Amino acid sequence: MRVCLVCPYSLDHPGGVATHVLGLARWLRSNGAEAEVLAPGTGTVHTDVPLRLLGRSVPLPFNGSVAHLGLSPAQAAKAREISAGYDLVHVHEPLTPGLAYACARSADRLVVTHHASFEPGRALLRLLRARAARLPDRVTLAVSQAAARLVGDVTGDAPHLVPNAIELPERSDAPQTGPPMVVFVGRIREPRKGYEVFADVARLVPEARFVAVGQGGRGAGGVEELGLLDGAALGRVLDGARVLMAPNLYGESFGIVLIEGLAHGAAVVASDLAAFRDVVDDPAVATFFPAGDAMAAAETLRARLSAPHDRDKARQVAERYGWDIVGPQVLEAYRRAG
Ligand SMILES: Nc1nc2c(ncn2[C@@H]2O[C@H](COP(=O)(O)OP(=O)(O)O[C@H]3O[C@H](CO)[C@@H](O)[C@H](O)[C@@H]3O)[C@@H](O)[C@H]2O)c(=O)[nH]1
Repeated sequence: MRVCLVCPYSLDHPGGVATHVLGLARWLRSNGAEAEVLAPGTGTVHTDVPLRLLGRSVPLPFNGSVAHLGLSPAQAAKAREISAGYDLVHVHEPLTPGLAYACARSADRLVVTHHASFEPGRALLRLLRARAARLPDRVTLAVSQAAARLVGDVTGDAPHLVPNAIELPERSDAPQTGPPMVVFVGRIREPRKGYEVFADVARLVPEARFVAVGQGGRGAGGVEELGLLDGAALGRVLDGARVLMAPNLYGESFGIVLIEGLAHGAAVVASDLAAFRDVVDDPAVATFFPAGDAMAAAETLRARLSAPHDRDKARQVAERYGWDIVGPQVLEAYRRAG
């Protein structure tokens, strides 16, 4: 089966949807499908997955984040032409403007996955409903309850829940020495990622070492800002992490970074967002603090650092989100699509 996985966001910028799509492509290929990824991008991403890149993207601020989308009519036309050559088209975020919507509208055999979660105002809701009404028959997936709620508001449908997945890393048992390391992963400048809280906690908990990975360093005192790293380097940082901290403020539908931290054996200390609790609500490996409250975050972190930590347990929780568990659920959706 030839599958075209369409990602609306540029692969030049790391993000949760891109991580999921590239991982899915690799898993499908290792299970006999000819999967390729169609997305905006200029070739800066390092991957062995075959890519059909459609060039430059336009940054569009939305929901406290920035979506890098391919918006030109030429990109939409090219995307339609390329995606027509596959047996099945799987479009992620099919309602985003640009090439994803163009591919979804023209597909014969279509699966869509909704990732986003936000409260649309009346005007946006009307627009999304009109766009959804123009999509052809399809199998609809959502990565979480939070994402499914938005799909329900827009289309009235109850999508199948198929979570985000990650590629589970090799186990590392390198001893952790020195002060415990607390890691932030994400696009630092985006308000919803809550980096300010992380920087405040770094000042409040000087006994730990704070490391941030991601685009857009701020020069926050007390934090080692490593900038954008490739996947292997990010993995090495996470291997050394005692805690993955996710101080996000709102707008998250899942929280793939929580799973990535757990998969490397770290504990999670995160904002108390419904989407995060849905992903991991096991007090043995994750504790939550009220979003935006740096004092509470610092206290929660201290308690976590002084408690014993079972790295194997963290890995076990992450294994529920490995591709060997989630991939077959996607294949089942492909079967339902005819
Ligand atoms: N290699 C590398 N990866 C990075 C870097 N910075 C971020 N990433 C990767 O980019 C992804 C960031 O994902 P999220 O923090 O979850 O953010 P998002 O792009 O806003 O994702 C949205 O969709 C996700 C998937 O459904 C959701 O998990 C998330 O909550 C949100 O709604 C993760 O896989 C993370 O490892 C970096 O510097 N280097």
